[in-house]
Amino acid sequence: MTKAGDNLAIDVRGLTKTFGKRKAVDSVDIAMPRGQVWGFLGPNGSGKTTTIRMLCGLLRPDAGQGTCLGYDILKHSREIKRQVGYMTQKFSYWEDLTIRENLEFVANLYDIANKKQVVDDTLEQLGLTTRQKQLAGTLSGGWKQRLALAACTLHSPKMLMLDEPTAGVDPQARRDFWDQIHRLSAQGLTVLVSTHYMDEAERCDQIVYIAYGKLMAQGRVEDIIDQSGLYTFVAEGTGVRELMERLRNKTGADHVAYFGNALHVSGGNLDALTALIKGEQVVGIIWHQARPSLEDVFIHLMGQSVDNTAVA
Ligand SMILES: Nc1ncnc2c1ncn2[C@@H]1O[C@H](COP(=O)(O)OP(=O)(O)OP(=O)(O)O)[C@@H](O)[C@H]1O
Repeated sequence: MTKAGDNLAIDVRGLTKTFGKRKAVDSVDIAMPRGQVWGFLGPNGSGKTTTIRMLCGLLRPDAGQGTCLGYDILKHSREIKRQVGYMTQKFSYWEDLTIRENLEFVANLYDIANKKQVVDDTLEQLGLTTRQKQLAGTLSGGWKQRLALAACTLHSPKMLMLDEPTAGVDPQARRDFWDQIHRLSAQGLTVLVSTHYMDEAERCDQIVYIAYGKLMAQGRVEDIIDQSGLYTFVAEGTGVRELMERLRNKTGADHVAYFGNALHVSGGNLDALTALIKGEQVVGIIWHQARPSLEDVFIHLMGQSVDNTAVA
């Protein structure tokens, strides 16, 4: 018999963590189905790493409850650690060991049976076989991240939690990394990946967005945009740069930002925004209403939350 929630890889409610006086994570609920790839987004210092660490049993929440892979996050952290592959933000492998030696070291830590075969298979699966004798310290950022991904899949986890795995990595290497994520997902792994890149968010089945500890949105990218209550007008043509300065802080324009040669002017009040745009019908500039981008929506959500990261 299956229990309600069995299909959820993560099912937590009220997750809270305070450091000193600052609530790093404030009553966050997440219900993430198994087998999906979820993006975890939010401004710097918003509590993504802290949440991931609580979910995978490395940090005890001050409040809240729930399960990860069916295990209680408060009581069964050992089981969770065994079944989750966690890739930290900072490269944490041995630079003076080769790729293969690093993986063998990790295999020993997990006491993996049939170590040679598992390392061979992992090298092959992540396209590292030809580089297995290269010292980790001599790898480019993209290859280092691939090694880190290999290391966190070695013990055959059911779920991966990847903390900003592609930060500072070039676009081709990012694309290759995401191909690997989707390949692993196709094999049945559930993946939660934190990122600041909008294109990566759009590669996910669903996303969670937190700002300064608070959950602001959860769902499919399209639905989050639809439910944002945000309206966007785009201005193109000569003179848009002057427009930007003029529209900043005007009633109706909550956010003004460049995307390529176009200016996106967004706001939550359609009447006020339309009135503002009507007053800016100048020669050389063409206006049209557009669907807000995910970035427009995130900036909007961020503006609705209180930045608690300043040092008191
Ligand atoms: N061990 C700790 N002790 C004290 N404060 C901490 C600790 N870990 C995190 N914080 C604080 O908690 C808040 C959330 O940090 P966290 O690293 O979880 O955010 P994040 O969303 O992962 O940020 P980034 O995108 O910059 O990696 C920050 O204000 C951070 O300074």
